[in-house]
Amino acid sequence: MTTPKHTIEVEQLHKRFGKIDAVDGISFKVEKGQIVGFLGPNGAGKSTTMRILTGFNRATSGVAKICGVSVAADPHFIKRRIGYMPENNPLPLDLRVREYLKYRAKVKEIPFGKRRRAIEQALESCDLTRAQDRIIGKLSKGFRQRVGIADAILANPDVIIMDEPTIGLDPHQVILIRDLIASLRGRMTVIISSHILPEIEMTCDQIIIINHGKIVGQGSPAQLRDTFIDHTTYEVEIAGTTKELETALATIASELQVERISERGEDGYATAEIQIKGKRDYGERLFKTLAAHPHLRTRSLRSKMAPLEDVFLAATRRSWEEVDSNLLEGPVPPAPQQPDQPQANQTPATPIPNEPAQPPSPETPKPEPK
Ligand SMILES: Nc1ncnc2c1ncn2[C@@H]1O[C@H](COP(=O)(O)OP(=O)(O)OP(=O)(O)O)[C@@H](O)[C@H]1O
Repeated sequence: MTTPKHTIEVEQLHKRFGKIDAVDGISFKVEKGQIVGFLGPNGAGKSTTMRILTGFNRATSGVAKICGVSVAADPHFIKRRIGYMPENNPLPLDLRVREYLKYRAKVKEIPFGKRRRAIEQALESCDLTRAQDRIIGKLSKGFRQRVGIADAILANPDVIIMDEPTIGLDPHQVILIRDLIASLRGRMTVIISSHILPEIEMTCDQIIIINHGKIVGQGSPAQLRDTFIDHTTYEVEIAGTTKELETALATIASELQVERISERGEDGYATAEIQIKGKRDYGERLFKTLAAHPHLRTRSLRSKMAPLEDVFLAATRRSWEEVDSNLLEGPVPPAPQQPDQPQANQTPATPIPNEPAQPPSPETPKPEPK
């Protein structure tokens, strides 16, 4: 079967829990090989959407397709095409890495003759070969995340879905996981849900922002900035008084404002942020004016991109009441860890597609002979 251009197609997806529209008519498409960031405040509907994509929850209405096939219509097919790493990545702590992947290869129905090769490749891709005989419970969190990713890519799926893959990791581990995810670009379509915005920006080709179950922004980081950021910012390192700086700016355009300015250092320089509404570029004029000024000394000038955080906040603006109630009450707990409906062709060992397995004890594999 050939893979269509869009490996993920979501059309008017809706999921209702009682009175809550957790997902409220979202539509999007993702091209093969792209890495997509899925962003939204707590309770926005990210996990619910991911669960529907993996076949774990059924949509109330609408269609989700993976590789052109409806998730609801053919969950068994979907199970083979998706690798899922859920939030907190639950793993059997008493197993060794290789034992676990062997067990998972069986659950994923990788043909017996291909399992060894698939495990070797997953171990290699996730730089786990040297840790293959280690007990998972004794690994660092970063290594455990790598085991989760190795599991997700084991069956060479078309789509990988990861919920908060770098949460709780130290900066070194974050870089390793980021590089690992980036290495999947072009090979697999990856959806990452995360609250770590710089992370998403560095890794993703496309970002989808949802709020209250609806898509409120979608595109590349540059496209999102273009849509949600209505001002241009420059950062200048300057020695001289704020008054002189303001007077110089007024000769260029009256709306150019000193948005903030740091304390002056011992060398007399301060860092000032200069802002103007709109997208017109004043960089060259600023540079010429400040460089020519008799009482101001300028040692650097650069245009400053708005952080993704500003885009996120603009797209998902919520009232204090909403934020407060989330803090006080917390979101409604997620669905119990079982599918909405039993799905066809599923054995008790495979309750959801590529689910994070806690292997039931009778199936717990024996250590591999060395
Ligand atoms: N099983 C459930 N029963 C009732 N309500 C649910 C259930 N699962 C999710 N919800 C509600 O649906 C909404 C969306 O939840 P969801 O977990 O998808 O959000 P999220 O964007 O993943 O949030 P977070 O970032 O906090 O994980 C929330 O209001 C949540 O309380």
